[in-house]
Amino acid sequence: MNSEAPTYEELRNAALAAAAPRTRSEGTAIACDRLVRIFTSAGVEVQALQGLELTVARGDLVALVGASGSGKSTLLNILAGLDVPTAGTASVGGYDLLEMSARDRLRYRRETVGFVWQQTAKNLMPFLTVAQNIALPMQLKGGRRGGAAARRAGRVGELLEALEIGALADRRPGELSGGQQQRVAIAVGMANEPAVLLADEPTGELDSETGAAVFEAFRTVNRELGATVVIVTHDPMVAGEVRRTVAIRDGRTSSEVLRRTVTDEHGTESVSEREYVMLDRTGRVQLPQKFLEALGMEHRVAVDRASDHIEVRRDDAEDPYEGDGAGGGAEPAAP
Ligand SMILES: Nc1ncnc2c1ncn2[C@@H]1O[C@H](COP(=O)(O)OP(=O)(O)OP(=O)(O)O)[C@@H](O)[C@H]1O
Repeated sequence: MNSEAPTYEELRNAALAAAAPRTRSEGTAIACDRLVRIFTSAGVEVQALQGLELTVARGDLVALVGASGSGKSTLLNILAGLDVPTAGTASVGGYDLLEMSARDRLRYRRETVGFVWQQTAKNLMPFLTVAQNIALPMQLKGGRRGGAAARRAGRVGELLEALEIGALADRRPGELSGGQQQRVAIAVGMANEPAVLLADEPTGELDSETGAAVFEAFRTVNRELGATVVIVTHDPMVAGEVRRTVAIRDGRTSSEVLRRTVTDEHGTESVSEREYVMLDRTGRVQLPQKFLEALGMEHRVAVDRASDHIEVRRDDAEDPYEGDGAGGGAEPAAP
């Protein structure tokens, strides 16, 4: 028997650690752990989410990107409380999305999340003015105690100002441009001060200049009103401007780009970005498709552990350590 093989006790402890829910800190707005959503239609099963893991810190502004069919809308619908996952865990603003009662779900959708959809018509009531549209979620939430009407009016005024749509307060949606409608939709989504604002392709129907102005409005609610914002987008402008872009592939989070502003010794600011791939608790990573294609990697790859990194190379690539008595610095992987 191989003396380096893990003992039963070690395997058991590793399995228990992997099965334990991840600890969620106070600063976490969204935590999804091994999220699965299976759709069945006409007897055929589609695994839209296949063990997705995602943590979003409070106050973050995150873009979700991915090919068509990768599971973005499925995830957003779950986070919006419109759909329920098949397995896994998901919590937003302290609500457990799998265990909510119908009553909690209603309250969650009214108070904890706001949404902005791509279709501008889906966001606004056509027969109400802009100010009335913004007040509506607050009226639905209720609150008849003294001063509720004044508080609502105050919040409407605050949002009209923050989103620079005060001049549109008495217009109806049909009298607004697409970009103006989306800015109003952001105000409606923010009316009840949700912990998280979710948006599905909010700039998808807009030209690039208008889309940039709408994206700026998301930045405003993130920065000035403190909302955590998650935007599903195909728009490279949006994906390239946020601090964190998360890519979904085949129903899992596969990679992330993190950007930060760095200042050099002359005081000049520039944005540095770095790509990361997700490592799940079973040790799986999804290597970027472009890397795999560039290096002709498929089916199986050779893996070596160096002292401070792991090397992945094509299965048929020449072994760099062959004939090197010193082992080239690589050490056998620990069990
Ligand atoms: N209600 C449903 N019934 C059956 N299959 C579904 C349903 N909703 C989504 N799917 C399937 O789940 C997978 C993920 O779909 P989803 O809409 O989440 O992808 P997406 O990344 O949002 O795509 P797009 O960018 O085109 O909107 C797809 O294969 C889709 O066909």
